[in-house]
Amino acid sequence: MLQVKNIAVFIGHKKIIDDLSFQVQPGDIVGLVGPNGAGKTTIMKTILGLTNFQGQIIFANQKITENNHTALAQVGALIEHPAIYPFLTGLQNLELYSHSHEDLLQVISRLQMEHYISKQSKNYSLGMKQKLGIAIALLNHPQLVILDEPLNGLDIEATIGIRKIIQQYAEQGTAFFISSHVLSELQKIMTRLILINDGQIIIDQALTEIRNLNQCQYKLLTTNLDKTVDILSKHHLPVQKNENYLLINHTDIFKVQDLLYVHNLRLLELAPQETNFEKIIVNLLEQQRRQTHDNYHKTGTF
Ligand SMILES: Nc1ncnc2c1ncn2[C@@H]1O[C@H](COP(=O)(O)OP(=O)(O)OP(=O)(O)O)[C@@H](O)[C@H]1O
Repeated sequence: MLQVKNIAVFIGHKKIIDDLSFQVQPGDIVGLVGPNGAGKTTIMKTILGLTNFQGQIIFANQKITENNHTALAQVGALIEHPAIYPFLTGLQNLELYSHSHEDLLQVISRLQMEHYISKQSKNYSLGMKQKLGIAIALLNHPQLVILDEPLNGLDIEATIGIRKIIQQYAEQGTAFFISSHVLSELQKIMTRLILINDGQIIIDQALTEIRNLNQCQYKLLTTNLDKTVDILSKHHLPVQKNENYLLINHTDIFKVQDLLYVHNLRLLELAPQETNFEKIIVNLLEQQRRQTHDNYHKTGTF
């Protein structure tokens, strides 16, 4: 659906994006993650034909260039601040972009904006404006929706609502390309993670793959944690005691169950430990910085 091939973006003489390639397929929810200044907004703007770039971007079999945006009729976007006319009502703002009244009403209802949609948008709170921006991006059943920090200013209920809507649209084939620093939220919906730093991709991987690779620990709960720790330690099985549960290696789960049985201890819970994305991302970034540092010392250039 979207193919980004070897793109490079310069601002002045500074290379902001460096030889970046990736693809987005229908129904994908791609999370674009990276430190401040990594180049996330620049990538999104580039896909939307808003920056000059080298390389190739193809969407729905059509090339996107700075001067050819035809294919972008099928793309909804919220980048930086929502493009809202403050003296128009929310509804009037939506009508400027909408091709179908029925679809417009559906988007308003899905985002639960009915009670303020007829008020002038200059009186909207940050979260209300953000929701209006997301509503604009979702109008007209786009094939691809690009959202830059969509959760800015949203309360818990709105965040849950947006999550559900994104999943519903994705199930119907809409692809999402979302940047967010709220990793805990992003990890609940994204199907793929693209991690970037200094304008380069560090990883581009399906979430299931990341989970499988990093799911090396299991959470264990028994009727007597202290006794369990004693027994496992005596049998040289690594165990980590947290406040009210234990962590064991996934390779030991059968041995542990056997030992619990032999020592008459009851198993209350044994489940894979939720992947800690924050830790994974921090580790990957540190690894990349170390490599860059080592290369600098070997070659004298970054
Ligand atoms: N108009 C501009 N002029 C000069 N440099 C710019 C401009 N826009 C972006 N940059 C630079 O490009 C780099 C990438 O910026 P970008 O906004 O894409 O990062 P980001 O990953 O979206 O960051 P954040 O998480 O802080 O929003 C940064 O080093 C920034 O300083």
